[in-house]
This record gives sequence, C-alpha cells and structure tokens, in this order.
Amino acid sequence: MSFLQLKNIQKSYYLGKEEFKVLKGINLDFDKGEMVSILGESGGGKSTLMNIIGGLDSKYSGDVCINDNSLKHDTDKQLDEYRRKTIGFIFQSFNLISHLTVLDNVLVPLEMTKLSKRQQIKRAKELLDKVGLSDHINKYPNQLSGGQKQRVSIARALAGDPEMLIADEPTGALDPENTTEILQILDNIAKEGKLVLTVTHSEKVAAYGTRIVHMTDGRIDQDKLLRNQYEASQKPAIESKGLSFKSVTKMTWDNLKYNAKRNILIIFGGLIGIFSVIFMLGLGNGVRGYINHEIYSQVNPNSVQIMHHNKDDHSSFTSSDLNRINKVKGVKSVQRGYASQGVQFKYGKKTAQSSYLSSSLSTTNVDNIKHGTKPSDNEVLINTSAAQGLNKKNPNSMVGKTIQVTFTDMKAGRPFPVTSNLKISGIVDSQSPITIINFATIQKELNANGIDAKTNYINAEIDGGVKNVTPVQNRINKLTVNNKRAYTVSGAGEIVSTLNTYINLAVYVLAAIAGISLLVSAIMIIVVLYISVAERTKEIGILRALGATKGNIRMLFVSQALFLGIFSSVFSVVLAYLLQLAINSGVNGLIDYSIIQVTPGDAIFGIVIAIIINLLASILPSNKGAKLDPIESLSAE
Ligand SMILES: Nc1ncnc2c1ncn2[C@@H]1O[C@H](COP(=O)(O)OP(=O)(O)OP(=O)(O)O)[C@@H](O)[C@H]1O
Repeated sequence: MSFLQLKNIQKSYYLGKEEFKVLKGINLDFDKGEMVSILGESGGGKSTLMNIIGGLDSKYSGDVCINDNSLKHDTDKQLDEYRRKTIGFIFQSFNLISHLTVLDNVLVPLEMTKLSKRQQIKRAKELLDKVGLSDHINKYPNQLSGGQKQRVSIARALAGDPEMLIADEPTGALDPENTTEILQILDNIAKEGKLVLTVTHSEKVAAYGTRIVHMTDGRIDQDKLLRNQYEASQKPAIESKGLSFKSVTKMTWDNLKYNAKRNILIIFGGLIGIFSVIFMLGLGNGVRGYINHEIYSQVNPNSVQIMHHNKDDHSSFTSSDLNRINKVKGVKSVQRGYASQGVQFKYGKKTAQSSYLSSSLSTTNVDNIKHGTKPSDNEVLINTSAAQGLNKKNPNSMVGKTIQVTFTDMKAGRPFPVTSNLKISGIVDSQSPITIINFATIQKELNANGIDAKTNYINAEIDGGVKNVTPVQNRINKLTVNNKRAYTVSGAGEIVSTLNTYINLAVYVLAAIAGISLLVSAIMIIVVLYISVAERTKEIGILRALGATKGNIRMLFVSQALFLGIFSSVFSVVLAYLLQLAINSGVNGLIDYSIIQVTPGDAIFGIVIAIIINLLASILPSNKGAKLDPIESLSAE
C-alpha cells in the first residue's frame, strides 16, 4: 500500500454552463522518501492536481487516499487538520506573511502543534539554521532576497513536521544558483523520509527528483524513475492542534503594530464617539448634581405639604387626617400647618413684604439661618430681602427687633388683616420670599382677632434620603376617605425629582446624539475590516493552506475589531477623566462644584458599548474573510 494514492482524479471548471475538463483521470501512487517532479506545460493541470492533493480543493471526482484513507468524505475541519498534519506548502511566490518577521512566519505552523512555546521557538530556529538563515530571523520578508524568502518558506513548510511537501514551482522566481541550493534542500528533505512533490515546467529542475511524472492536457503521459527513492521516515510526527485564541490575537496584534499609523487614526476615529457619550453622561451627572445641590441648599426635600385633594375644600385638617398620614410607611412625623399669601412688615416708617407665610420651618433649610435662630412663640423668621427692606444698611441688626406683621385670613366670608407685633428671631438666607411664624403663635393671633384657628395643610417629614420622597408621596396620594382620594402632596422633593427626570432626559438625548458618532465609528470599523480582509486575502489563503480553520480566520478579524474597540474606549475614558480634571479645576473659581462627574459606571458603560459595537461591526467582514476560498485567496495579488 502506497502512502499517497490518486484514483481516477477528474476535475472540471465551469464557465457558465460550459465545462472545461482540466484533469481527465489521474491514477498515481507515491511513497514517502520520494522526490517527485511533476512536469508539464503551462495550463496542463499540475497546480489543480496539487491543490486537490493538498486538501485545498475538494470539488473533484475520484479519490485521494492517504495510507488507504480516503479524503473524499472529510469535512472542512478534517481537511484543515489534514493540511496541518500532513502537508507542507512551498509556493513559487513564497507567500510569506509580510507583517510577521522571519521567525514569526516559521512559528505560525508551529503554533498549530502541541509543542511548548519554548520548543516551538527552538524548532523554528533550528529549521532556519538548516536553511542557512539564522542571521536573518528578525527581518521582515521585504528585507530578504528571493532565495532567502524561499528558504523561509521551506522552513515554514517543514515546521509542523508534515509527511508530504508540495512545492509548486519552488524555483520559478530564482536564479540558477539559488535554484540549485533550494533543490538540494528539497532533496535533503526527501532523504529524511518525507514525500516531496515538486511542480515545474523545467526539465532541468525535474531532473533533480527521484522520479518524473509528466502531465499533458490533464493526463499522465509519462512516469519515469530517475533513481532510487529514499527510505520512508518512521519517526513519530509532532502532534498538531488548532490555532489557539492566543496565537490568533498575537497575529492580530502584530498586524496592528505593522500598520500602526493607520490604526492610531482608526482608534482616534472610534474614540470621538465613545468619548462624547461618556463625557455627556459625566456632564449630566455634574449638572444634575449641581442643580440638586443648589435646590437642597435652599429647601428641605424631605418635608412635604399635604392639602385636600378637592381644591374647593378649605376645611381645617382634623386629628384623624394627621393620624392617617402619620401611619403611612416612611412618614417620620406630621405637624399641623398654616399658610397664607402675602405678608406685610412695618418697622418704624420702614415697610417690607413677603409673598408667603408658613408655619413650617422644616420646608426651609435650617442651615441657611445665618443670623439669629428659629422662631419660637411670638417670634417671626424673615428672609434677607425683607430684612433689607426694613434696614437697608444693616439688615442683620434687625434680629431681636419687634416689628409689626400683617397677614390676611377670612372672617365672615371676607378677607381680614391680622396684625400682630412679633420679634424677629432670625434672618434666613433664602431666595424664596418666605416668612415663618410657628403654628401656636399664628393660632393665638387668629383667635385674638376672633377667627377660628384652622390647620390649612399638614406638614409631613419623610424618613431617609430624597429617593424615599416620591414613594411616600405616592402612598399619601393613594389614601382615601369615603372611597375618594383625600390628599394631594407637594414639596421640593417632587419638584427636584421632576427636574431630575427632565435633566436625565436631556442628558440621554445628548448622549444619544453623541451616540450617532458611535454609529459612524461602527461603519468606519466595518469599512476598515473589509479593507483589511481585502488586504489580507493572501494571508488568509496562506493560513488556510497551513491548516488554520475558518473559525481562526473569523477570529483574526473579530480580534482586530476587539483590539480597536478596547483601545478607543480605554483612551476615551482616559481623555474624559483628563478633561473632567481640567474643566472642574477651570471652573473652580466660578462655581464651587464639580460640574463634570464621570462615574466608573459611565466609563464601564462606554467601554462595554464600544466593544459590543465593534464586535457587531466585525460580523460581516469576518464572515467574508472566513468564507474566502483558500485557492482563490492564495492567487490574490
Ligand atoms: N478557478 C479556475 N476557473 C477556471 N479555470 C481554471 C481555474 N483555475 C485553473 N483553471 C484552468 O485550468 C487549467 C489548468 O490550470 P493549472 O493552474 O492547474 O495548470 P498548471 O499546469 O499548473 O499551469 P502552470 O504551469 O502555468 O501553473 C488552465 O487552463 C486554467 O486556465
């Protein structure tokens, strides 16, 4: 039984419906230790036959058997493994991978073996030494002469320890001196017990073989033994495996480095979109935080006011109302409240006014009482502008002074001014024109004027942070009396949360607009990857010939997109943080707040989105690369 048997191999190409028979029934047997020259005129079908033997072409009839095992029913994956284990290709145009060094080129098939990294490097160096290139291992292919390139290609073909070498016109591009040396190397390989098939149209080259097979018009017309074949190798072959993810990403990395300038530009293009999104989110956090901070410095968001839901109901709130609200989950305490519109102050000849009187101190921020204290019985707390109205030069000196305070209530269905003399307990630094007198004092003054004192709203304090305000408000709003909704709640917390909703909306809209540039960068990545597939078509063919799977090729481009995405997003995060630092320290004198606040969540969001977009963008180009026909890829210019 021969090592390689070709049984009635026939192959046709079709141009439209027209059939061109290229191989018309080839029957040949080959053994290891032979150096067979396949000789014939141009167009005779030699390369077609080699592609079939090499497992690159499976569209033929007849049978190729290795050690009596037919390749006929092998799957794509089995053929990949067959090329990896059994075949070493040497091409007329060398087909080295231009962005890999000599050593790395030879390491490609070695990465498809089970040797350790150290053993792989050792073997690659030994093989390069054997072909006389130990001094050139760190050069790139374009720094080598033709003869040197072919030696690298021989070292690479031998790297995976294949049983058979297919050399298609290995000396076609070489001068006579290099031709002799290369043929000598090939003869030595046959001497080591491997099968060497050399395609040539040169009789001289063919004469180096142990046997010449002559092909004319798709048939074998001569099969001549020139000398004895060498002894077949019995050495156990190096075990092979698929290309690992690490090896593929290393190749991608090498390619990125080789085209560094272009890739930096692409990374920069991708960076703009991701940076804009991250920066908008950071700006949104800052603006929202700043506005909340400003509001909360004026008012207490955890204090809410409860009115009758029915606007026409002006009745006083009762103890049962207070109890009902006090029992609501999240309510810390309730107080009776009195409010009235319009307050006048008089101090000597000076007058001032305030638009709102309230009994609830909790609505304002106590920290803002810069002068004096909270009002107790028979006292009033006024705001800065009212104090300025009463004493322009020295408003703070009004603390402790007794002034005349007039507010309006209803008596016998008509507005009735209630005037009383109260001591200013303090001045609140509030922008809202609010006046605060405690509930007991208001009640006492109303009674003194013959008006029934009433509770015209309830003030409730809500437990916990601002985030609790809305849920508790919702619970109070749901309370019913006689199956009817009883109360309506208002408070700064509600305004703030509505405001936050609008700010968030604006930020998301801005981020989405910024996200359009992400779409642009996704399209850029698609285009770049398509160009990359086109540029690397030959490399794809080479890798497939060396035994790389379709999955490996797909991963080559997916990992390229992944690298570009990771770099763009990481750099955009760095840029966003740097700009945040610059802007926040730049506005430091103007506002005492960090107006840009990029959170780690925003940064992670940016990175994840960039990676997802790049991965999605890589689907079509990487599939295109994976589906390329190895033979067509190899013949790409
Ligand atoms: N993909 C293809 N589609 C159509 N015809 C093809 C294709 N590939 C090869 N052929 C044709 O098949 C014939 C054999 O080509 P092949 O390359 O096998 O010849 P060859 O003997 O290797 O020639 P050369 O020595 O010039 O390389 C040629 O006529 C060629 O035009």
